[in-house]
Amino acid sequence: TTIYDLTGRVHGPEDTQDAVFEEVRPLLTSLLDGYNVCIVAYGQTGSGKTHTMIGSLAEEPVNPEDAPLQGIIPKAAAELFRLISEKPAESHVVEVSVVEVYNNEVFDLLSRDSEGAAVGTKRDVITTSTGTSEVTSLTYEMVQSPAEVMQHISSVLHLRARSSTLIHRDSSRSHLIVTLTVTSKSPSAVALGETDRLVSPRGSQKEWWSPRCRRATVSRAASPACSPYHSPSHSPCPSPRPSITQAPMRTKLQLVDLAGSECVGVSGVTGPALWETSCINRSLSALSDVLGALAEQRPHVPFRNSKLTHLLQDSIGGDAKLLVMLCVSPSQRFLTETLQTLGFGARARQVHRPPPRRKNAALKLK
Ligand SMILES: Nc1ncnc2c1ncn2[C@@H]1O[C@H](COP(=O)(O)OP(=O)(O)OP(=O)(O)O)[C@@H](O)[C@H]1O
Repeated sequence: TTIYDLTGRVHGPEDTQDAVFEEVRPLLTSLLDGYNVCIVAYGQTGSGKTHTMIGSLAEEPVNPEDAPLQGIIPKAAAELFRLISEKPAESHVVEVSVVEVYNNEVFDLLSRDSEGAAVGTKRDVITTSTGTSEVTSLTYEMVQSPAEVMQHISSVLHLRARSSTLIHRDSSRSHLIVTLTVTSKSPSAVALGETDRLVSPRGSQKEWWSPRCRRATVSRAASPACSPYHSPSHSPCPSPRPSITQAPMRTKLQLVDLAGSECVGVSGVTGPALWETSCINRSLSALSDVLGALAEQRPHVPFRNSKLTHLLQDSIGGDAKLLVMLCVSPSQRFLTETLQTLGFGARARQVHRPPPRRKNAALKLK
């Protein structure tokens, strides 16, 4: 595998997973600084996207000695928790969600049936009133270590659609999107021991993971009139001394392992696999069309032409920091596919995106 990223750096087959991860490491700092980040692996089938994003030990427990074989997702999770460990205790909450886009349908891979078994459940992608895209009723699991992140991912990877083609014996037939959502309290809120319920962009309320915080939240919820969300004029409670704190800030890291682009004649697929391939190719063309429209600054960008582009709308068309990894084969046999992949990268590079915008935690009078 040779990897080109959009900064123009190239990694050859001899480069280690650690060397590739060095491209990504600064983005984890950006994530905690308040930026949304999206990392996408694109390339023909069998070119090394899953190897790059997940690594060779995707379905094994994570041990430190496996680190050289790990891909971007386990390394990013480890780096994220390392950075968080340098912050004040209890200042950050991390949640993971895992989504698969298969045959232009979105599946929530972390959803469980009544017996607790992982089942991929079909979900919708919607555009919210604020114009952002969102998967409805998506399962988010709170995680407290990189090992927990990988346990969640590993436990559902078997659900991901795979089949054998002439090019790749174990080819992924779906796009996989792992999202790590980080919610952080301002230092002043941590110092005050603030225990506000987190209002997620999905509109549902969440609590801090810490048992101490959760107990405090529950006890406050038991006397709702004291809630800061109630107008003080209606509160029968003695008002606490007002102070200014910052609302929690939410940023997300999207890690995307796309299904491989492929020529039907070369991969030799037939029957139902032909439909899968056609869905993969159509969604990748839709992605390319979106990049084309953004590059030409057209007034209409066809995000809704496929579930994949609708789902990635905020990261591709918005203000996230976006890193595209292009995986290509070093073999001459795949020259046409390699040129196609580089063409995709060139298109992505032409996109005029607004400068990544830092999310500022809103000031709130308490
Ligand atoms: N840089 C690399 N070093 C060692 N092995 C690699 C490398 N890149 C890919 N491979 C191996 O090549 C095979 C195909 O890689 P991988 O599954 O990552 O391809 P892919 O692009 O995800 O394919 P598909 O789109 O069909 O799912 C795997 O066995 C993988 O371990």
